[in-house]
Amino acid sequence: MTTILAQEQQRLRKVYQQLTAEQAFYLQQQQRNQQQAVAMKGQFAQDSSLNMATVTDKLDTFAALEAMNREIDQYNFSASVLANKLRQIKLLLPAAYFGKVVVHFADEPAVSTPFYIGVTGYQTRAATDLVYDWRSSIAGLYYDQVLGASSYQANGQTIAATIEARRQFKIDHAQLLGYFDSQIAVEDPLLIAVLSQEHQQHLTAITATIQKEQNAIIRDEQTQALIIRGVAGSGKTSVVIQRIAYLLYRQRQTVRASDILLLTPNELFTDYISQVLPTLGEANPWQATLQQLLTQMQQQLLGTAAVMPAWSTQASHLEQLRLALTKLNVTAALFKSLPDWVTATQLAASYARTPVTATLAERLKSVQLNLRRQLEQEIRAAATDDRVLTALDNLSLAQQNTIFGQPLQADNERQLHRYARQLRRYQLQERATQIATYAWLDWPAWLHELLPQTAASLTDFVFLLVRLTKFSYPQIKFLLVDELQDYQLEELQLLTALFPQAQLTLLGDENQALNATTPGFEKVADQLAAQNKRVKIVALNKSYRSTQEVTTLFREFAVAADLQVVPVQRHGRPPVLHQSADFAAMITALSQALSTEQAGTTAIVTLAATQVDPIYAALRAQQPTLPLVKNSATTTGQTVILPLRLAKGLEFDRVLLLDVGQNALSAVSPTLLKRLLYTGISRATQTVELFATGQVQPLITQAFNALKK
Ligand SMILES: Nc1ncnc2c1ncn2[C@@H]1O[C@H](COP(=O)(O)OP(=O)(O)OP(=O)(O)O)[C@@H](O)[C@H]1O
Repeated sequence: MTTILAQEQQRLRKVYQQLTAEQAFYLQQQQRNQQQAVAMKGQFAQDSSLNMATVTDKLDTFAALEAMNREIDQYNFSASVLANKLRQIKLLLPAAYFGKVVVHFADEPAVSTPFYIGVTGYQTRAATDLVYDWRSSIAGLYYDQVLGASSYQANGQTIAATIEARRQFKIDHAQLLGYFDSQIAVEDPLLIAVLSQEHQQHLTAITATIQKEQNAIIRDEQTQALIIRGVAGSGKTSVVIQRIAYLLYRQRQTVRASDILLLTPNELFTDYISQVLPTLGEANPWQATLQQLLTQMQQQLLGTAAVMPAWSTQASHLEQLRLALTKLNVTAALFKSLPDWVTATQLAASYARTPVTATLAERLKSVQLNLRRQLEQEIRAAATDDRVLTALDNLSLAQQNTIFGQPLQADNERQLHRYARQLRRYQLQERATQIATYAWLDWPAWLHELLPQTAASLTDFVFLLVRLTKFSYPQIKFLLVDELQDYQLEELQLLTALFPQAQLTLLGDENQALNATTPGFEKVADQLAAQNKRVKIVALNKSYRSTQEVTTLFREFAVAADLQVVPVQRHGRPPVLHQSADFAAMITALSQALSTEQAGTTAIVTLAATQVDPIYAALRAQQPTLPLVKNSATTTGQTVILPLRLAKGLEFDRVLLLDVGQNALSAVSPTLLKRLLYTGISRATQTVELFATGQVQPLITQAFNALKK
């Protein structure tokens, strides 16, 4: 055993022992705290015969209650402190730290201080910092991956420091499995070791091996709109999740997980990434796809009962809408009568009485307020309305309980009036909902008027809703969008209107745009700059996911010429191209390929969504016992079949991609074809096989030929 290894092993064992000792101590404390809380509750129950006989008794009783409340607060506080300590220990026991930087500071050049970095920080009862959190200021030095003069930011100040050494560790509980010293910036042996491992079914945290350029993104708290252009497998998704953990830690006084929204491409993806933050000791943020977000917003504003037309999936028309809104003549046709109450003509008249100088949203708000006022008047009038009073008389006991929460007890007229108003409010609650959910506006008529002869999309409609109601989510402080290349400029415009206070992190890869009309990130940046946001575009070129062979193949299909794709050194098996005469022969080839065993996860990815069912059925017919699942997340021992749209953002050890025949792709433009192939092939970590019926697309043959050179 080398001396360093022995020394580091000894230190690790000591840290491990300290952690287990602290765990035992805090568990005991927790138990005692719980026992005391139970005892106090008992005491509280005994004292519940509170003495309120005289003024002095009352004061004594209130003082006792106050003291008890303080004690409860104290117990709750201790419980949460203890739970937090135990949570930190639990996170650290499997690997107390993964890195170390040895630093000397300018004011004490002769003193070298080692800082051990872990997935969370830990301070012992004796106030020793056993491990520093990877998100702490000092840990920034570790991720900078440079030796020599450096600096870091703490409490708004820049602190100069010289890094003498940087060490990475592989740890299993008390056992040090190995260490690496990085002498030069580019080499990261731990990263290479991590990348060679078999991949998990779910995305895993990259805390121990975050690279310098990834670290800069994770730690950027200044930029209002950060756009990351990263090639396939460059860690965009990993970075976005580490960034959330970072923000939750750095801004923990003001930002909670629910203040952050992560927009994901689909629900499989949401599930795929859902484990990472909990393993980092943080809660998942609000996660949704764009469609989920827009639908939820529509339901929040209009209720679930609103009947809407089928939305078009074609492009949106926000510019057209914006223009049409400036010229709109608001007539009775845009209002909807509320039966037995108010007609569309009355609503239009109410609108016409609002100040013409006000905005459309303000004028509609005014109509809404008027309706509320009318409702309140009707409720107030109920107190003296004979019909209501008679109805009150006729209520059964069950009805009384439902409406008032208890049987009716009216000893005097005032109480009777109150009950009458309560009854009327109950009777009119449907009307109150109608007012609040804009049931008095005829939404299809609005769309028809503003977008004549045009099929509106959900984005169009939500845009209209936002314009007319001024609805937004001001509480969201960070909006992070993965797979940016699949958003239209108009959708991003809508998002910035919906989340006016949010700092933006937008990540994507133009090479993977699956929509024919993708704006390009420069245009996105221009649009954001036009909204007075400070924008920064950062490129990530290194691709960590796939073997060099796979990376070299998908790189052939890159369309963003200025974005280099740099494979991170690792070799694997060369990609395979299967050409079959017809569909049946292709299925046989696929079936044969599946019968060769390979470790890890396997996915059959179809370029077209419509191919999933026929291929699934044909494969089932050939291999009835094959553990094959459709459109689902992978589980080991099973092969999953899913369309490329669902496979976006995911990764599998082995990818079988089809159908890449000329016939199957005849309707696809050359650019889109390249993007489909780039995206599909880059889902593979280890091996990729392409299958074609009939002639193979020439582009593909050329790419395979280029590989041989
Ligand atoms: N610094 C790193 N250390 C270890 N693994 C990494 C690192 N960066 C990325 N990876 C791994 O590379 C793979 C790809 O990462 P990720 O899915 O985040 O990339 P991506 O840019 O979002 O990919 P895509 O756009 O192709 O979906 C993952 O397995 C991830 O764990």
